[in-house]
Parts: sequence; structure tokens; C-alpha cells
Amino acid sequence: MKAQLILENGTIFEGKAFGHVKETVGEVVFNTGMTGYQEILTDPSYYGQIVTMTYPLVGNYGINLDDIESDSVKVKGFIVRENCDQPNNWRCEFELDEYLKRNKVIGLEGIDTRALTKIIRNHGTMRGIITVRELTDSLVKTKLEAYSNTNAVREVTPAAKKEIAGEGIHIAMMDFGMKNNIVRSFQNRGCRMTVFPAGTKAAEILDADPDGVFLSNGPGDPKDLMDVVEEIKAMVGKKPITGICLGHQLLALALGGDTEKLKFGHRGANHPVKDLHTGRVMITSQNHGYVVKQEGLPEGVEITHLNLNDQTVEGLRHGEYGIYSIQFHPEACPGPHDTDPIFDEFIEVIRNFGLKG
Ligand SMILES: NC(=O)CC[C@H](N)C(=O)O
Repeated sequence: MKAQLILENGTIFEGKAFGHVKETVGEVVFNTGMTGYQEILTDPSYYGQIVTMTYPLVGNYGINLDDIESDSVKVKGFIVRENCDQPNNWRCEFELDEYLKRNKVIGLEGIDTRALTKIIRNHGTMRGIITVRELTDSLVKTKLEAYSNTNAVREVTPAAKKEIAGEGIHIAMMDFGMKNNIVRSFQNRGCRMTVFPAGTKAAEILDADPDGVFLSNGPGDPKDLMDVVEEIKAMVGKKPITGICLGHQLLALALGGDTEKLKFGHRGANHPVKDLHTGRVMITSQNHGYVVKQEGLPEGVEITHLNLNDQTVEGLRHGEYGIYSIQFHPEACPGPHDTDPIFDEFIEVIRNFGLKG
């Protein structure tokens, strides 16, 4: 069935619908990974967004239910140059088309995703609509203007608290739409975890008496979560706190720093990041549209990592408070595992804080 992508600036791409055919509105963002579409589709940080892949052939190894990062597809729509309908892999359980159908998410294929990416790069991230109907300009405008993603974290955070057994240190995880491999990475290191929904008060988390707190990744603008920032503030200095991506941005806000929106974000599996302590450059997995501003970081906060493509902040530390957070994704999935040792560094920060007390 014929379908269109209509962007906020009026650009129209014509292609073919696949997956579950329905109209969808979202922020159109691009990912430059050559593989990893299962992890991308199910990463809750993409909630509210339409993702387009720059790599031209997607779906060729099919779908298996081991490589997903949450229980369902979280993107609002998925755009590819070519959807492979004859996947071939020993782990393949079914096709991408079938997976999108089961999750009621529309796919759009047959458009030049590299041309689309160039438009987003030049213009900045835009809203868009995927539709199989003929819409008038004014209806498109109304639908795009009605789009809001301010409630995203509330849509993907778990409804209730959960315990995960382990023999090691006890970490309170604030789950803003946490990827599965973050939990696995701490589990591999023996950690015990209590996972709390996003709306949990600091007092309840402190009551559980964890050795440390972890703030997860998640969708949307960190400034839509100023109530959460207040709870984090109430834990600073009392417990060591670590965080990834949205968690890192929320920590920066809690410490008195600021965040801003990037023109088109970082989404891919080959972003070079420099560790300013060791001088080493690591290739990282990334998915974010917002970033911590360098200017205005309060005293005591040290920038630990920088992105070598655009010199943006990739890591922060506060020695005295036992705070350490990272903008990129040490849990990978998808992407290289270069930065997996960051989880050991998180645990070390938590242990060292314990020793001080
Ligand atoms: N992966 C994430 O946690 C993303 C954080 C935030 N939603 C951003 O886009 O910047």
C-alpha cells in the first residue's frame, strides 16, 4: 500500500507501508547503525519518535526475542530504504514486517533514507507524519502541532517496584524506560537491584537503604521531569549516584547544571568519545537528542568524557558526592562493547563512597 512521510517543513517522501498500517505522528530521527534494528525498535528512549535507518537494507537477519531491549516496540514508526522479506539467520524467529504487525507499529519502505537524513541534518530534527491517506496541508499542520512527547517517561516507566536478586552490592534503580542490557550488565557483576518507577519519592528509595542509586536512560526532554530532579536533589550527598543518558542529564540538572537540545542528536554505534583521564578514545553506542551544557556546571563537577565529533559533554563526576554519569551507552545493544568497563567504574564509585562513610 502506498504511504507518505510528510515533514514539518513540507517535504514529502513517497514509499510503501509495511507492518501495521495506521497513521502515526512523531519526531523523525535517524540512526546510522548498520545493524541493531531490534534493539533500536525496543529501546524505550525512542518512545514518541519515528526512526529512520541510514543503512539501506534492514531486516535481513529477522527478529529473535532474545535481542530485544524491552517488552515491546517503542518507536512510533520505522522507516527503511529496503525491508528484507527473506531474512536468513539461525536465530531468526520471524520477519520484521510480522514484528511490527504484532506491535501495531507502521513501517515505511522504499524511500531514500540517506536523502531524508541529509534534510534532518541540515534543518534539524523535525516532526513528521506517516500516512496512507491524502491529507490537506491544514490537517497535516494541525496533526503535527498536536504532537507532544512530554509524558513519555510516564508511558514507559514500570507500574510497580521490582526486586532482582544478587549477592553483591544493592543498587536502587530509577527506571525511566530502562534497557534490558543495563540490568544484565549489573547482574553479570552480581549486583542486587531494587527497580523503582519514575515517580518514586527520594524518601522511599532512601528507606530501602541501597548502597547506591542508578538513574536509567529514558525518552523525552529531561526538563519535563523537574519533579524527578527534585527527588534526585534530595539524594545527592546521601547516596552515591550513577546514571546513563537521561539519568546523566537529570543528575546534571539536580547538581545545578543545564541541558539543551542538539540540532539532530547522536544515534548510532560509532561515536568517538575521549576519556579525559586516560586519554583513550572509545567507540560508543549513542541515542540522545539532548545534552548537558558545558557552561554553568557548578564547582566540584568535573567533565570526564568528551564527544570527539562535536566536543559535547559525555561524562560527569563529582568526587565528594560519589556521582558519576555517562551520556553514551556502556550497555551497548546495539553497538560496540568498548565501554562495558564503565559498569565496573560505577560499582567502584559506589563502593568508595561506602568506605568514606
Ligand atoms: N537514551 C536516552 O536516555 C535518551 C535521553 C533523552 N531522552 C535524549 O534524547 O537526550
